Amino acid sequence: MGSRVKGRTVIEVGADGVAIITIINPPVNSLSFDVLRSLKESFDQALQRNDVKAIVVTGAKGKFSGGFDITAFGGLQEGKENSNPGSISIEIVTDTVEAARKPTVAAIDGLALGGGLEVAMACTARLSTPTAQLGLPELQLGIIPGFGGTQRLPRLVGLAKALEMMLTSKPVKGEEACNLGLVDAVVSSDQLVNTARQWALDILDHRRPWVASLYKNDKIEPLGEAREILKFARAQAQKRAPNLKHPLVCIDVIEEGIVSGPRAGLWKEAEAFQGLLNSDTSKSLVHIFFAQRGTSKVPGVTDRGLVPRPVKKVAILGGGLMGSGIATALILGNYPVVLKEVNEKFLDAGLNRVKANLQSRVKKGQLTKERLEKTISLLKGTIDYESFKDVDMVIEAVIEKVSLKQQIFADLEKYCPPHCILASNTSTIDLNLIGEKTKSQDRIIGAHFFSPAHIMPLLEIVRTKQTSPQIIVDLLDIGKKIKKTPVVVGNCTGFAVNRMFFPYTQAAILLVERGTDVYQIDKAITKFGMPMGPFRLVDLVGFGVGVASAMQFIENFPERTYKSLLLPLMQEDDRAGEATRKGFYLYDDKRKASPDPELKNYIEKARSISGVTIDPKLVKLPEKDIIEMIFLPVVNEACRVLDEGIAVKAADLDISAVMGMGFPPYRGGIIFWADSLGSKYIYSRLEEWSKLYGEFFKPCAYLAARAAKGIPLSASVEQGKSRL
Ligand SMILES: C[C@H](O)CC(=O)SCCNC(=O)CCNC(=O)[C@H](O)C(C)(C)COP(=O)(O)OP(=O)(O)OC[C@H]1O[C@@H](n2cnc3c(N)ncnc32)[C@H](O)[C@@H]1OP(=O)(O)O
Repeated sequence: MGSRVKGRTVIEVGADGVAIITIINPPVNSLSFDVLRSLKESFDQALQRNDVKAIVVTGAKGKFSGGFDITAFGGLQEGKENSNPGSISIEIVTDTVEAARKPTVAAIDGLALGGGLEVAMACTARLSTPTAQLGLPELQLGIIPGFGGTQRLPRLVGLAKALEMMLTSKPVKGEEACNLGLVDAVVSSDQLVNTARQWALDILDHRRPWVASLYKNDKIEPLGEAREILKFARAQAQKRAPNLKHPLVCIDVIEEGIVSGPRAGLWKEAEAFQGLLNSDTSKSLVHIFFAQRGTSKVPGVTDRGLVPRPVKKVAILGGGLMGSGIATALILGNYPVVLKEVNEKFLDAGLNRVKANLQSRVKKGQLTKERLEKTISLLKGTIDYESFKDVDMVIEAVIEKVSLKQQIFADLEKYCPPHCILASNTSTIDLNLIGEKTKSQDRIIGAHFFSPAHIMPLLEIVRTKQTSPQIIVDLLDIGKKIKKTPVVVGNCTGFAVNRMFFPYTQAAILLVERGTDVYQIDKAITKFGMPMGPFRLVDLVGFGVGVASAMQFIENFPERTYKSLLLPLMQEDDRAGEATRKGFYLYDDKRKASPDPELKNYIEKARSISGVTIDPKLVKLPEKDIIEMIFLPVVNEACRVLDEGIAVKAADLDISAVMGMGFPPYRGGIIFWADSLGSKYIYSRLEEWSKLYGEFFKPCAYLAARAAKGIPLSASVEQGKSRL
């Protein structure tokens, strides 16, 4: 085999006449074109050989298959790969695996996802281990199942469950798969292949049924009922993601199979799959898939062969909203935690917050009562430093006050062992300042969680010039274990996420002062795909936080901060957002937001203080322009963050925007989206607005240079001024 071959299958025939075909393509045995070709060859061989009576398909090293090789998507999109996944679905999965004249049993351990599960569903029977994960997560990548999954899954588990599995992309575990009829039995890992061998022979001897999933019809609902289910699913999909077409395409393809028969469904699936593969949505989501995995690859840190040190106990300072959320995340990740507060009253409140977080999980069915007890037993409370002598990591989560943090870090240096990671959850303060009164700069690091910390997926890891790579590797590992996506960034005011967030709100306020309607802005931004508009967000976060972070930016980046008194003016009247039930919106008892006609008084006042006038063009600003006037300043700031070396690569900012700001993943993240517009276009727009509305819009040098050369913003740069 040449060195460029990506994966293979091997076939081994036992004395019992069962051929074991094993998929080998580490790390997840993905189905590359080479694997698929080899699978066909192995099947052809097994079918031709007289000494083979039955076939078992399995995956090497405890993983059946993670599905079609996502790294091949790029080649397919660019037309570099000639093979057509649609024809593979028919030729290999349907006409070879499912049409085999010898019984075939899939022995599933670890995972059978996407194309992996689709191959398994084409087998005569399936066995899985209890912990195996089985699912069709293709929609997460902007495509639909393309190896027959849209046709076989409904026939195995029924339409309603199949739709749920495909539309949510959520896998099921072995036991549930068995209850649903997706697998025929659950077997322990060590018995799996042997049981599958016997199962295959039993089918051969008619002791067990021979089932072709594609033609199974006992689970699928009658046409009338099926149509109702499909109608409901369409409405749900449209409501959940109005900008996305592929969930609706998936439903159409499933319907085709039900109405016109599974073979027609397969052809429609193949055609739709091919079309979606080339969609912008799929390109964006595939980019996000790899970008997310790329965040834990940090040049100069994770390529040094450093091994994360075991962390057996973590201390958290501060049991407020952030501290209790962080404690929840850590105990859910099985880390013993000691939570410190200044007195018993605050401590009790903090511990109760953690309990409430866990109880809400139980209510939502995400945690069992037994697990709750076990999890809560990992948490201890304290009001002194006594129990800090054996902690491996401390996370400080007290209020944003420099002198207090400095004192805490000086204390931590005294009470914690010398190897202990000293982390701060600050969202804006310079870490060098925080650690100024210690000699432990090499183990000081930022662990910036986003509220609510036990739910939000992003962990911004902030390193200073002195932070040792070992400490970063340790925190990356902890981040992964508590199921966060860590992004490593450099030290500066606001780090990466808040640096990008800031111009977002600022641009919105600038527009409002010049005549654009608050609610039009929120509507346009929500339609673009953000979970809420900038004004609804300020209300949610609270004006106190908004004004405090604005102060940080005015202090540090005065030349490009748009100064408006709109928020302080509203605050004076006790309108400070949702918590006061009045902000840019009015809130009823159920937290439902409605527009407030009074708002215009505050806007008029702020406008006159700023000395600006209404611009008729901005009063009637089309949605496209609202979106660009709000997001292009964000792109501009993201470029500065890249230029300063605060972020190592553009893809890290894409992930930060998606997971920290709620930027729609199907647009690929902030820089990916910007590159779809082009650096020249962005530069020209910002330049135009900076002439009309001031320095706030002025394109930065990085953007200007890229526009001049006509190169994308994401292309790697010589990070001359890198701070990392
Ligand atoms: C025609 C078909 O219908 C179309 C399809 O099958 S599309 C593919 C459907 N399959 C999927 O969407 C599964 C995607 N993968 C995953 O969800 C997760 O990677 C997983 C659950 C398999 C494993 O998760 P985890 O153990 O946390 O490891 P994770 O870091 O994500 O992945 C390990 C490596 O495998 C790679 N990988 C995972 N799935 C892959 C796939 N299907 N193709 C190619 N590479 C894959 C990852 O990129 C990563 O590579 P890296 O080490 O170089 O960064």
